Amino acid sequence: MPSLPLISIAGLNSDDFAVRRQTAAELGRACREVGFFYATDHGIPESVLQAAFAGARDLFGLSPAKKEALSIKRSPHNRGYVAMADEKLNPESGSDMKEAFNIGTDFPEDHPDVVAGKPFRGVNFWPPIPGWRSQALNYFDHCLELGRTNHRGFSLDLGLNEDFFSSHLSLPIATLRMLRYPPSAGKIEREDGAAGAHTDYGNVTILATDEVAGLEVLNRQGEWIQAPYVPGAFICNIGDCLMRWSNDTYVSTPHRVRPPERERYAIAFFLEVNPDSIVDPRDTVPDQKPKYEAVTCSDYLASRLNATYEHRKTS
Ligand SMILES: O=C(O)CCC(=O)C(=O)O
Ligand SMILES: [Fe+2]
Repeated sequence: MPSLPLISIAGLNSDDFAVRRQTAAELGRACREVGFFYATDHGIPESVLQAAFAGARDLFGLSPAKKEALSIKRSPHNRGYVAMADEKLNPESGSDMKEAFNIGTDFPEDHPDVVAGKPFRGVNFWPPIPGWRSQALNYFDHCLELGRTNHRGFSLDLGLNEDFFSSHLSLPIATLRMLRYPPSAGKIEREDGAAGAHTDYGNVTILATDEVAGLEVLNRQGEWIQAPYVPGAFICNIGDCLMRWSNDTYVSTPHRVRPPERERYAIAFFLEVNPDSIVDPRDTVPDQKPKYEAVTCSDYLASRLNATYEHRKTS
């Protein structure tokens, strides 16, 4: 049995307010005490998820030259292919043995925000695989919907209007990130060699993994516990932006990925809010002394990404 809480998300969509409030209270407890939970009854069809994993396998199976042509180094907007060892989620620990591919909220080239060069408002890069784009975007849209549902739970639990976050989630910064970790081949030099210990940057992350073990979460006793694959469930966790916004009411919890025994795939969906949204604890917990200054979501995320990637350091 997993030692992280399991929350049946369907309750947040109930017509009965008492059921929504009860589910939100369970969700809130997980976010305050653990920062991680398994989401079940989430409404994302297994076929949509499996199509996304098939897409990830096809993408990472492309030649190095084809993947390099989609490199994130060509995108100021955090989209595209991240090659093996190009990211250090924990810069003190070393490079992550993984490759990744980021897809952001999809904009056409002539969208006013794209034309204006607004941060995080860029075009996506697409691999030359027929049907790939529509399957990836289908999964993206389902994750966004689940993320919005989670936020209705957060608002209810925090004692806010149930729609508090809705206006901040109309066209949010969001990143669907496919991940491939190569097998460790028996020699593990660093326990966090596949992904360095880190907290996520945004509001909430919705993670799907395959059956290969790897993800570990730091519990309140300071022990690394496994977050195993649970069929039909997503692993959700609170990111630093929502921790800050809620004045540390919710916690973003460190996690890492051990070099897996076999090749491992995971797909993370990182949900922030609209780039111009003001993240201010005075709005979520007005009766508390604020621990953080107000900041826009976009400025906050840029500062966090700049610390993680070499290629963003000079820009
Ligand atoms: O691969 C995983 O299980 C987790 C990846 C992760 O934590 C991340 O990319 O932020
Ligand atoms: Fe993470």
